[in-house]
Amino acid sequence: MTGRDAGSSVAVRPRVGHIQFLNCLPLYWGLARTGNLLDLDLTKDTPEKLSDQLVNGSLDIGPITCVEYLRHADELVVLPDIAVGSDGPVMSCVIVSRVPLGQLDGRRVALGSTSRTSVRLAQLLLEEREGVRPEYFGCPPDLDAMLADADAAVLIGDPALRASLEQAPSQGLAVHDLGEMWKEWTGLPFVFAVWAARREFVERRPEAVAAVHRAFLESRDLSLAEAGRVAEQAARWEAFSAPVLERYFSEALDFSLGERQIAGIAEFARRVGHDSGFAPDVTVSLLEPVGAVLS
Ligand SMILES: C=C(O[C@@H]1C=C(C(=O)O)C=C[C@H]1O)C(=O)O
Repeated sequence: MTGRDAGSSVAVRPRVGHIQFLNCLPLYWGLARTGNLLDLDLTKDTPEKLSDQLVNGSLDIGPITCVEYLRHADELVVLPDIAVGSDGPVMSCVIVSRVPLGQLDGRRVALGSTSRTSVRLAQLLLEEREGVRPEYFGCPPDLDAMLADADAAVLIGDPALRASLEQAPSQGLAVHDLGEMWKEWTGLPFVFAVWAARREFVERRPEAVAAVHRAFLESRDLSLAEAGRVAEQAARWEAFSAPVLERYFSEALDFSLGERQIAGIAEFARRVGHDSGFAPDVTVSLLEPVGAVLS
């Protein structure tokens, strides 16, 4: 996957982002197995930081939270067949609530600061599906701190898994899964994050983009074929059991991006675009195979 920038004789690795939550472990694990990890200049961080870095050009390729992708769709090209989403319960994008959701009208709801998409989805579902208008405020993603000041909290990633699997059951709190609520409401999968490359990088280094894309697809396929092993190894260092992690990786999360997932993105854009900084009919532009004739 070598590539040389114009005027330089030194190959420059593509600068690629990686979400440091367990949800993306299956995309990373296989990179180590195939050796492709060595060909990437990898930055691990939380999704909102990686999204900013891709938008401001300090990364070339990486995961970007769906809302930020839609805001910057003109500058980005989406890699096909890879995403972080769910076609039903996702387990790690949730509203944790002390009271039934229908009673949140005028009550305080804390929105976890690492999320851009789930927090917007939660607001949409609360307002349009549950018919309530809570008062929202942003907050670091710590359930106890959030609920010290609110009746419900929106969390993503590992803190959401901990909240759903441990804290909520032990504190008698209800957990509402955002992937499940969206699926029940619309019949569609939900895409929380896509992988995108900066358009100018695609123009300058098309082979490098294709190689990174292939590396992630291979990694994902290998990890999902061996999901039991990935889960067992991860469980040694995590608070979650191997069977729970295996279910999370292979049943809850949907790492694909096909027609139904793109229809899910379009439906979300249609419902929230008007007040979220993008056109409700924004289209997802997918990476063309290298060598494809562009008309
Ligand atoms: C499934 C998840 O999807 C994520 C949710 C995001 C968001 O709400 O902005 C961003 C990236 C993904 O990590 C998760 O975090 O658990």
